[in-house]
Amino acid sequence: MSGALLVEGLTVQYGGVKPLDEVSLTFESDVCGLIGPNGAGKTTFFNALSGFAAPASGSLTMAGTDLLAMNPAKRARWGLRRTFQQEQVIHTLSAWDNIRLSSEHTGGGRTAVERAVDFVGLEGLDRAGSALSMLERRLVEIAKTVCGEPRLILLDEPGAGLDAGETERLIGLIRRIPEEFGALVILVDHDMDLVSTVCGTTAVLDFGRVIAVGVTAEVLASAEVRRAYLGTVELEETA
Ligand SMILES: Nc1ncnc2c1ncn2[C@@H]1O[C@H](COP(=O)(O)OP(=O)(O)OP(=O)(O)O)[C@@H](O)[C@H]1O
Repeated sequence: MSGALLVEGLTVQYGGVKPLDEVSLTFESDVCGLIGPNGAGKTTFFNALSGFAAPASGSLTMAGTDLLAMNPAKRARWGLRRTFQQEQVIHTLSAWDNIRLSSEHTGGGRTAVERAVDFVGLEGLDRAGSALSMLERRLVEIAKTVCGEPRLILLDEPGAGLDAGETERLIGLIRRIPEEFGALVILVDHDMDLVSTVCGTTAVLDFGRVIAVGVTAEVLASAEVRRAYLGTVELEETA
């Protein structure tokens, strides 16, 4: 395994707004969840990890490596992978070329692409991105994250828009990533069923602060977390 991710005093500030305010937490291994109401700072956390946002203060280290000392391209070569809320599949390229193009930035060559494709079980790789179903496009995105030697994979709402059967398939894949590739996975999602099925550990952000972190079932049951979610459908449904 890649080792634990240590986040200490991480602050991101845009003028008077602090999307992340002194965030400290540790994600040890496997698949970890990061949840919180809209605007809590989850995407900003991913942006800080991947280098799209420069923290005003704090540190991010994984297995002794200082992530903030590397630019985004170097973090990708080191093993950081990410999906976005907004899908990144290029419609005019084939499924294969979408994955291969991404692997050019992360290394591993043809063998890495073949292994990734095999892992997600995608067929008809010569089809254009535009001809793929939503699930197939999601599989392309997952394949991109496991190419090369991933150490830290950030998945931003991978289950959005999928039906129950498709979500099942996605769950099966995400759970196997740590064992098959040795990477730590952090999952942001508003689907609490997905989070509680896949994530052993979950952290909760609210207004840029960590309000809970620990075993997922305990975190979701905590009064403070339920208060933060008051009025949102997702957590009420798990009650
Ligand atoms: N570049 C920016 N400039 C100013 N404010 C920003 C910027 N990026 C994010 N914010 C603000 O920071 C806060 C956190 O945003 P962020 O997108 O990280 O939340 P989130 O938890 O990912 O929300 P969602 O669940 O809706 O995706 C919000 O109030 C947002 O408006």
